[in-house]
Amino acid sequence: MTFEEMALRGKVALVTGGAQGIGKAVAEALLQKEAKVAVVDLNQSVGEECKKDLDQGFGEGSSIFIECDVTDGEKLKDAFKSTVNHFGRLDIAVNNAGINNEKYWEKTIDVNLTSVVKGTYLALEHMSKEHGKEGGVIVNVSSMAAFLHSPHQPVYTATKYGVIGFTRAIADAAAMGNYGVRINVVCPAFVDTTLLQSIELEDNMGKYHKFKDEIKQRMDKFGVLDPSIIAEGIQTLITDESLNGAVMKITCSKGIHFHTYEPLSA
Ligand SMILES: NC(=O)C1=CN([C@@H]2O[C@H](COP(=O)(O)OP(=O)(O)OC[C@H]3O[C@@H](n4cnc5c(N)ncnc54)[C@H](O)[C@@H]3O)[C@@H](O)[C@H]2O)C=CC1
Ligand SMILES: CC/C=C\CC(=O)/C=C/C=C/C=C/C=C/[C@@H](O)[C@@H](O)C/C=C\CCC(=O)O
Repeated sequence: MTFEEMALRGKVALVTGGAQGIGKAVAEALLQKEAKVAVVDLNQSVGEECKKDLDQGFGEGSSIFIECDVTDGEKLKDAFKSTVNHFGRLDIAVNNAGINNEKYWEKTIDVNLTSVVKGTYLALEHMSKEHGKEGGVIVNVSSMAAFLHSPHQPVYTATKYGVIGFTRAIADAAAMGNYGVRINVVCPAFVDTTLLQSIELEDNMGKYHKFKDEIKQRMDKFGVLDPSIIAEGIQTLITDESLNGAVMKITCSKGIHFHTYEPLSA
């Protein structure tokens, strides 16, 4: 058995936006290593389909599906509580749910940034030594859009910048406060999921819809990743105990690698 398998066996994870795409790939990867997973997602029908697949692949007792809109603070709180009530503990939280919507951009901030902050604070309530718990690990999902300042997605880009800044700051707070919780962030380039279809819709892109062919050119130029490599990167962020406040980038050109920052000088 590898160290990673030992590290994840019997651990309990909550994955938001876990019913499809990157979140589902993460759930499958964790279940493969014998963790237990709560899939938290807004989409009831896709969530139930996902649960069926996970039951077939990993056995009925290993996962639960919780229908929840992460922007509903009370429901998100209940999702964390239900996970702990069902599996007895929480060790891992992956704040992955996200949307690409420049037309209704306030919603994008709500899902991609505010809910990541809420999910992180709720995870800390259930895992931090500050709250008498045993520690754990949180991974927040940002995007390479935060480094490329996509002109077709200004608000999406801002939320993904925000997720990096929040994660780095709260990771330092966790270390300084001896929370026993590591907090990292992953920044994937384009990934083959339903999110990419959002560029076709005026209802998602608003005034930037006319640039959809340019975005497609970017996809051709940079390539499109399989969700499984993002799950692999996230597993590393979960299991590598040396990583806290790490900013992982995943691209077709360089694969899984880390962003480095200049040390602060006086
Ligand atoms: N697909 C891509 O090219 C990239 C995606 N990302 C990020 O990865 C994350 C996952 O995205 P994908 O798997 O690609 O998208 P996806 O659209 O395939 O899956 C997202 C899941 O989140 C759920 N969701 C959306 N809003 C929700 C809400 N309010 N409450 C609960 N669940 C909600 C959806 O129902 C869906 O199941 C997002 O944060 C996205 O911004 C980052 C870089 C690239
Ligand atoms: C359009 C759908 C909505 C969101 C998807 C999303 O979040 C995707 C963002 C994708 C950006 C992809 C960029 C990939 C770039 C790489 O291949 C590099 O060549 C980028 C250059 C510099 C980064 C340096 C580094 O990797 O360290």
